[in-house]
Amino acid sequence: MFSYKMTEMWTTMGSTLASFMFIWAIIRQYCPYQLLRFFEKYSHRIMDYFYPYIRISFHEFLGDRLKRSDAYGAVEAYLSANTSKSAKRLKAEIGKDSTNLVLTMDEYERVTDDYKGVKVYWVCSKVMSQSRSMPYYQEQEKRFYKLTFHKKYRDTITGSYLDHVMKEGKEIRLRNRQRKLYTNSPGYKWPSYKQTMWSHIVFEHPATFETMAMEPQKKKEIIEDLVTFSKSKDFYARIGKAWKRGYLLFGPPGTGKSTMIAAMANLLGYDVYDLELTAVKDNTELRKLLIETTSKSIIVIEDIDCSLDLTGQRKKKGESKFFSDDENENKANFDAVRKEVKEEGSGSGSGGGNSKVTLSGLLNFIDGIWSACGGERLIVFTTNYVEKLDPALIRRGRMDKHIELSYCSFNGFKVLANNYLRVENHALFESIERLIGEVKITPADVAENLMPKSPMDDADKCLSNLIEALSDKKAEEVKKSSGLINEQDEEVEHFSPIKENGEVVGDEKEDDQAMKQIQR
Ligand SMILES: Nc1ncnc2c1ncn2[C@@H]1O[C@H](COP(=O)(O)OP(=O)(O)OP(=O)(O)O)[C@@H](O)[C@H]1O
Ligand SMILES: [Mg+2]
Repeated sequence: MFSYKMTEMWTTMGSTLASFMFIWAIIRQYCPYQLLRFFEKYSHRIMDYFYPYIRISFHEFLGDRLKRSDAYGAVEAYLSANTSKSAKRLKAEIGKDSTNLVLTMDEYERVTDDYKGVKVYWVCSKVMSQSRSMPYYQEQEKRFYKLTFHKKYRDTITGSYLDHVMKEGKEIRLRNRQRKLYTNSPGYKWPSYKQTMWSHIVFEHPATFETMAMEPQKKKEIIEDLVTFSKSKDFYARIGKAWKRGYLLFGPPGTGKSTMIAAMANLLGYDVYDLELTAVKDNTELRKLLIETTSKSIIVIEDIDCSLDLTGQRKKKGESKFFSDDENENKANFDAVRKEVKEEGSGSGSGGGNSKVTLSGLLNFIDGIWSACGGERLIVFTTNYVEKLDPALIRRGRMDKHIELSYCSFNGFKVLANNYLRVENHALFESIERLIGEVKITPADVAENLMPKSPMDDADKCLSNLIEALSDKKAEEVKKSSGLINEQDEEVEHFSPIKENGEVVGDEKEDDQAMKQIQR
């Protein structure tokens, strides 16, 4: 009896729906557009009147889709933790420290959640839509989560459930967050639907401040500065300043600038955005990249002096291999000749590929109105030639803290000896202390000498290697200072450009021509 009634009910419902669809198809076929809009509008209203459920959507990208929605991210994290047991189709991704798997709902999956006795429904969905910003037809994925609940629970859901989801979701996100190293390098071809200009890998650099070779006092000061910054959200809000801080790291090659960036990221738990300026087309693209960065991140521009012709006296990184002392006169002559050669050859003095990023664009990137979006961000520049940078670029307020990384001190050596050899004291330390005070040696060189070269190499052997290297350096420096070696001759002797079929190629060509002019 019961099953008969059910069958009758389903049949009636089915035929009603079929009739409705048929009438609707006729209306769509023959009605003028205005009448159709009218029907659509009112049919929605009638449906809404009888439909007792409320729906809220959380879209991944809002408005003009410049930035991923925080609400979407929080919902995703909340659902992955709370509903992954009930969902039947899940996506798995490696979580923090590459140890655990994080499960999230797969597309079109539906799950329920209970909150204070109220049942709500979540659906993960996506639609394809045509991008408005693209010059030609291109489809983009629009992903969203949809929350559905009965209208009688409106107050409970909008009043406290959503707050609960956001709060818990953000906490879970922070807990599970696997830090990332982003790059805007053009080597990767973006799929047409890809929303972001950054690509990333997991950030796994092991550097920490403990393993950094530098004066303990200076190290302590930098750590305190960073930690204070990360806890100063309210302070920055009170003084009306965007929550960001600029660091300029300068010093000779191999003194630990890049290592310090990794140590900073590990100390604060931030992501790293490695910005390759020469790959940025123009100022607009630079702004877009900035907007796409998240908070709790470090935006890095390495070798800022080589990135673009921002200084008027642009220098290429490769040049440092010709000169041990960047202040010597020969180098200035070489720079001048090289610049002339380049200008003659290309008809333009600017490098940086096809990038049209200007100094003003970069200044705006650092502290323009757009730089405030996101908050809690460090901007770090590194350079080997601080004196070549435009003062506007590195003035306080833009680059708030200038940190010089220099040659290895005895304290720095002790850190490295402990890192590499696990020795805190040794009979050879005294000689090393004396020699290290007399010669300029970078932490990178010290580290290389302390590295065991065979399984048989113990601390004695490695420390003796270092003493030998320091003594050689000292002898070289003595020779130089007594005029026995002419540095210019040395540069010319050491210069051996890359050749293909006997022809010098690439940037080396300019160097080669400059060297030949000097030789003449
Ligand atoms: N201060 C330091 N403490 C510990 N290790 C260091 C330090 N400086 C350099 N090193 C070691 O030397 C290597 C090179 O250092 P790093 O790449 O950080 O130098 P850099 O200053 O960024 O050089 P460049 O100007 O050429 O980019 C690192 O892998 C690290 O092992
Ligand atoms: Mg570096």
